[in-house]
Amino acid sequence: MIINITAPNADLQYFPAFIPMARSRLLYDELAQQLDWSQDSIVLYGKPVLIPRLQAWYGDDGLDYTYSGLTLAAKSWLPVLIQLKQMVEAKTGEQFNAVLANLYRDGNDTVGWHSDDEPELGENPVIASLSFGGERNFNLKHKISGEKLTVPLKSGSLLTMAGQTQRFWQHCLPRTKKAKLPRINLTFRQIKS
Ligand SMILES: O=C(O)CCC(=O)C(=O)O
Ligand SMILES: [Fe+2]
Repeated sequence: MIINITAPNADLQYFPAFIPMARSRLLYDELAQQLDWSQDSIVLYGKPVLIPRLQAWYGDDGLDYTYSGLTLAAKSWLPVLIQLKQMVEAKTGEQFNAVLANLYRDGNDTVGWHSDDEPELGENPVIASLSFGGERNFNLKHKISGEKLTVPLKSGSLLTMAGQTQRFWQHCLPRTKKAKLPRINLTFRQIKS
């Protein structure tokens, strides 16, 4: 099933059962064990502050990722990530050369409001987001009108954000008391050189 989420200045497609449930469970465990997770710090007002989640950045050789003064060098692709990248590429018809992995240990781990609009992603980036483990709400907010959307991201789901979505919308994963289970999210990206 594919759900077209209709919203102004956005191009969002949601595949709630992109990966079957049993396979998603196995993939959660593989990703949790095999990825080189770390809790990075960003610099806020001159002081290092731990980000409220674990991260790992994988991609083609030499691809860096920079945000809030933090630069991560891409680690080399793992077989499980290549397999998922190929599935996502087959579904979307897009090519990706990097993936940002986030591990939210519980409902206290979050990502704040942002757009994936770093210059190295180019003009209208296609971002493909895979989720595993505990379900979490994904919120979107229009930068001009303030319109809000919530998509509960299921384990095994694929959400694509394309077109002008990053230019006109921000997104976040809010803190919640409901989420007890950890969640892993992979966002596949194409970094332009
Ligand atoms: O965990 C998510 O669903 C979103 C992660 C995200 O927005 C990002 O890594 O840029
Ligand atoms: Fe994002």
